[in-house]
Amino acid sequence: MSDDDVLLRARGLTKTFGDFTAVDGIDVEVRRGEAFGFLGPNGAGKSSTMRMIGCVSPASGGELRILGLDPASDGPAIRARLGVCPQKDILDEDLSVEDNLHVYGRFFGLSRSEVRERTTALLDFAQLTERRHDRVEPLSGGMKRRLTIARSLINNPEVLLLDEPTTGLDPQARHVLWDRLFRLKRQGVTLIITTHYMDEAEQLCDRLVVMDKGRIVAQGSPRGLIEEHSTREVLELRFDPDEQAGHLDALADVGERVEVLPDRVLVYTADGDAALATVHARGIRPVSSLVRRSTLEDVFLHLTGRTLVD
Ligand SMILES: Nc1ncnc2c1ncn2[C@@H]1O[C@H](COP(=O)(O)OP(=O)(O)OP(=O)(O)O)[C@@H](O)[C@H]1O
Repeated sequence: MSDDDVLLRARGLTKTFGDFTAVDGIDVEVRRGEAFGFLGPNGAGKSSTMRMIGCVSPASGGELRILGLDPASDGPAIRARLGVCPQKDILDEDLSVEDNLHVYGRFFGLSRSEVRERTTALLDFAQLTERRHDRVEPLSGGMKRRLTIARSLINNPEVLLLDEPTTGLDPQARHVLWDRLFRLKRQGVTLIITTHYMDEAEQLCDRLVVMDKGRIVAQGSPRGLIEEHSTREVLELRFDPDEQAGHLDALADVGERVEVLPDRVLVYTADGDAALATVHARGIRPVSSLVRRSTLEDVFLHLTGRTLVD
């Protein structure tokens, strides 16, 4: 990859808080125009990484270059070309929808006419044109999130940082938001996203790193990671809680691998239906069974022995 294609390069990037290491020497490369994800559970170090990329928190060690610039010396120049959408909406709830955009535009030093032009375009992008004169406070969670994203785009950034963009949203609001993010990507904006939702990482990201306890445990495309670290299908079996342990020996060789969770047994296999037939042939009767495709959740479980969401 040529240097022109690399939007962000981190080598041995580290963040410590006193004796505690939140980000432990990670190597990452983000290409221009892609949607790049940091997937990991709470506490993995995703937000700490994002704050270093957003030039709001200095790195404790390692190297970081964004748009070819060094955050330690070129923070304001980088920030002028970034959009930052934080985990929590920090909107002015007493102002109208459009005034939230106006205030932010003026803060970025845009002229009055630039602010008006950007506001019209961003209200349309966020599907909030009809609500432009309404106060923010009574808007739905999904609308507030879209307004926060619109606001972070006021300076027409080349890169948008999104920290857990859909946490707390219902499924429909999440899909509307994903659709807006796809649109931005088509317009050439590079997206850097943290998430602990495996479906979000799979839907949105071209490539991602899986983080755990400050380290990168795997990286690649969603499909590539699943192919490398899991099987094509998974058979999920649920038993009466008292009976699960008694079936584990008989299930051990049904698939390529078995993972045991407190409330279910996961059998990893290329053919879930064939595995289920074997289970039945052995006289094992689960309370319920489900055959599904492997996901990034299975990748995380395989690599760390834990689930993404507690
Ligand atoms: N300012 C701070 N001082 C001390 N410890 C911190 C600070 N910020 C984060 N940490 C710790 O660093 C670790 C990583 O936190 P971080 O917020 O980066 O994780 P995360 O993957 O983004 O999780 P979440 O989704 O919960 O924010 C956590 O154990 C957290 O408690």
